[in-house]
Amino acid sequence: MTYRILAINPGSTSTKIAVYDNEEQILSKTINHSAEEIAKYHNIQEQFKMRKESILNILSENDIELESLSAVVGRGGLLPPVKSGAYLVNDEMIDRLKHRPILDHASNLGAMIALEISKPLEINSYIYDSVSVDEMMDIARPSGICGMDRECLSHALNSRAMAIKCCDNKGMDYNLSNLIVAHLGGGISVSVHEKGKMVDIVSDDEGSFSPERSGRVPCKKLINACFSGKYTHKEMLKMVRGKGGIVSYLDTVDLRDVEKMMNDGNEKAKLIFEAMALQIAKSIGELATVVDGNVDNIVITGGIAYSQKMTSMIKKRVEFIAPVEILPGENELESLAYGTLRVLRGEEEARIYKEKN
Ligand SMILES: Nc1ncnc2c1ncn2[C@@H]1O[C@H](COP(=O)(O)OP(=O)(O)O)[C@@H](O)[C@H]1O
Ligand SMILES: CCCC(=O)OP(=O)(O)O
Repeated sequence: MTYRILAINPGSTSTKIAVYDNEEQILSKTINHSAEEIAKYHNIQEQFKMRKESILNILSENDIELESLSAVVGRGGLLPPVKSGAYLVNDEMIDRLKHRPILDHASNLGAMIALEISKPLEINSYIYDSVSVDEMMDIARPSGICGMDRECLSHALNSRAMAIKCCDNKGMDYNLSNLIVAHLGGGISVSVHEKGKMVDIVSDDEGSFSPERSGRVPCKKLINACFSGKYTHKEMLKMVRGKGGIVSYLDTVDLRDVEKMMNDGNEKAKLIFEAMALQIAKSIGELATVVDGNVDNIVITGGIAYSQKMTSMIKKRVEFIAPVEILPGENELESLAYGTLRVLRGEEEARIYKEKN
């Protein structure tokens, strides 16, 4: 039996899609949305129609008939805490993502577009390993301010997929191993997986700065800036997400540009690059304590893992903890499709999303 699955991954500047016939990828496209195009919209929700239509155009140009699809899966957005694995997209989930997401984020459109395409076809749509997968152990939750617990928001989809891939490569069983995964993209999150569960993380606002995010910052200075009267709420949010990190120092989000600057003798670029490597290594070191130092493998993944300079700087500082596996790029579309395939084959059951309260 062949199942045809459409996987959709909306990112801040692109929408990546792929079509799979069982495990075989038959189409893969990145639809880039230029800064000018994105600037036309006030928020992510307004981009829904444009993104959906661009997906439908690609399918039509490539002679993929909608009626041939067995299921549609989208990258899960910023829901309240959910479990790992598949969830059926339902009205309750859409209501949350549309009206009360934890954060305005492109991935919130994944479930919405998936449902919009699947509904008239009378097939199911899913999300898989959402950004808000929360398997955090209870002692990891307090932040230090009563009533302001830490949030478990991470690159769970790619991080779990890469942890499993590392185990496959090394003949290890994911459910019996301890791994630390550093996802290094436009945003950076690091997670520790203890015997198949992501029991703690260092999220994109708790650890290293990244190409476009500030990471952990001195909170007294941040509070003073918030109340200085110089910045709006939106500007402050942008300072930590969008215009923070490397771009705030060097005016680029592309690490390849930073490497070029370094090669041209730019000392500031060298300092910032090395500072980021140090901060990433510190997040890995911090999470090693969660499993009492019993780490079987460290995985470095994401676009930045293509940078040999960056991975070697991190590796030098953390390889005393455990062997380091470099798995560059991300496997998100494949992870979405394979997860859905397991559901369609009856090997995994999709959960039903319900608001807790
Ligand atoms: N070959 C490479 N060398 C160094 N950095 C790279 C390379 N390829 C991509 N990157 C960097 O990876 C980052 C984007 O990573 P990616 O995982 O694609 O992020 P996202 O999906 O969050 O947009 C950018 O800073 C980009 O410059
Ligand atoms: C850390 C939450 C997930 C997230 O921010 O994803 P992107 O880095 O892809 O925007």
